[in-house]
Amino acid sequence: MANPSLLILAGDGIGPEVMAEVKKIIGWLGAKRGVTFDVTEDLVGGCAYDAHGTPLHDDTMAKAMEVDAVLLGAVGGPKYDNLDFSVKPERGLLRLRKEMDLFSNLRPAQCFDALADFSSLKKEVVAGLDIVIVRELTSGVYFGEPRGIFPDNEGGRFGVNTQRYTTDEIRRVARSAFELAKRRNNKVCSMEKANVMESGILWREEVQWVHDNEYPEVELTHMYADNGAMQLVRWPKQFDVIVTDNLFGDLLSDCAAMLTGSLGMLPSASLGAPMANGRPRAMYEPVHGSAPDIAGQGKANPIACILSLAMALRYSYDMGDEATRVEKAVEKVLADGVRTADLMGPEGGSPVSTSGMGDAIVTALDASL
Ligand SMILES: NC(=O)c1ccc[n+]([C@@H]2O[C@H](COP(=O)([O-])OP(=O)(O)OC[C@H]3O[C@@H](n4cnc5c(N)ncnc54)[C@H](O)[C@@H]3O)[C@@H](O)[C@H]2O)c1
Ligand SMILES: CC(C)[C@H](C(=O)O)[C@@H](O)C(=O)O
Ligand SMILES: [Mg+2]
Repeated sequence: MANPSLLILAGDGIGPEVMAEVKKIIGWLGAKRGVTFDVTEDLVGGCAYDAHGTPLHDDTMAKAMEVDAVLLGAVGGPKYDNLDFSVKPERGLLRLRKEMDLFSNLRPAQCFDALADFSSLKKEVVAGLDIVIVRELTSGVYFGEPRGIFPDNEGGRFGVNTQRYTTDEIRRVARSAFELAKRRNNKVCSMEKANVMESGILWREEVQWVHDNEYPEVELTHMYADNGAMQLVRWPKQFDVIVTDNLFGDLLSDCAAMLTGSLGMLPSASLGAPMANGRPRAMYEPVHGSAPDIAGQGKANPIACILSLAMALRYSYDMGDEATRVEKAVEKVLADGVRTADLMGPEGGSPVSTSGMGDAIVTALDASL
């Protein structure tokens, strides 16, 4: 049988740095577990623009549609800030999400015991935290028309983005949230702003419809997203699965990142409809960006990207045991006190480099055999 396929798009800034550590884990899986992937690599974001004048070449898009899964590092950076909007690095990422139709973005926020002291919140608020934000990823204000910057009649300009959701778009992401909740603690909290947005009213009605007609056994609550942001910081353990739209999901997941200690800890899985192999079309990526402030310095935490690979093992390759093995190895190195700089408190200490963290995780994997 052919090996499972994986397209790696390391991208910009710290993307290639954290991806180098993921490759060590992939190498380890091949050497020590006999799990071999057909890995191809390509460009996305600013580096693709530098090479081809576009943040995502059509050939790369075609490859992404063919593989079992895509693993992406990060895109963007100050070098590209003044590019025309249509060729900005982020457009490459958004094109992948849209054309692969990856409507359900799972962003788990889990606080490892060893980091509970390190969160900016009190230990009892975050210890044992295990929640998932399900972010709608292919619609809403990120993609709605009309959009643009236009001249007004007074010699000024106005900018427009449109929040637009259809019944089907809301129902399908709601279903993915209910399905996930059934495998967890059976609770979904849906967040929108139905108090001020018509799209929020539709969101609330359709999520409720999916609940009442298809998942009455799952507990469903609704919350305005601004309150949701506050509740995430006040008492995050009240949540199990949160389902929300594209923009609120972006903000709430960065907020949830700090519950775990660092943005460098949060992985994600973006899932679409099942492919011919029965697995969902999928792309995995850390929640963080290209971190220009630390790029090139060996300071980046590779754990978010490594845990994204673990999510790929679980959701795209049916290798839940190997996924757990990787997650346990991460847990072990953190328990052993191995820390990248982002996981150090103000009092400092001696952080390991990006590759030091990757090596420590490989050593922990060896110890797991
Ligand atoms: N998925 C993506 O590719 C993605 C996601 C978010 C932002 N971006 C892009 O990245 C660029 C920078 O954006 P930003 O600065 O707002 O967000 P960012 O996530 O890149 O960085 C925010 C802060 O978190 C820190 N940080 C992020 N990841 C880290 C890691 N793995 N280890 C240690 N520290 C880490 C950074 O040093 C920075 O201080 C922009 O061009 C933005 O559009 C890309
Ligand atoms: C880089 C950007 C397009 C992206 C988003 O806004 O979705 C990022 O912030 C994320 O969280 O994945
Ligand atoms: Mg974001």
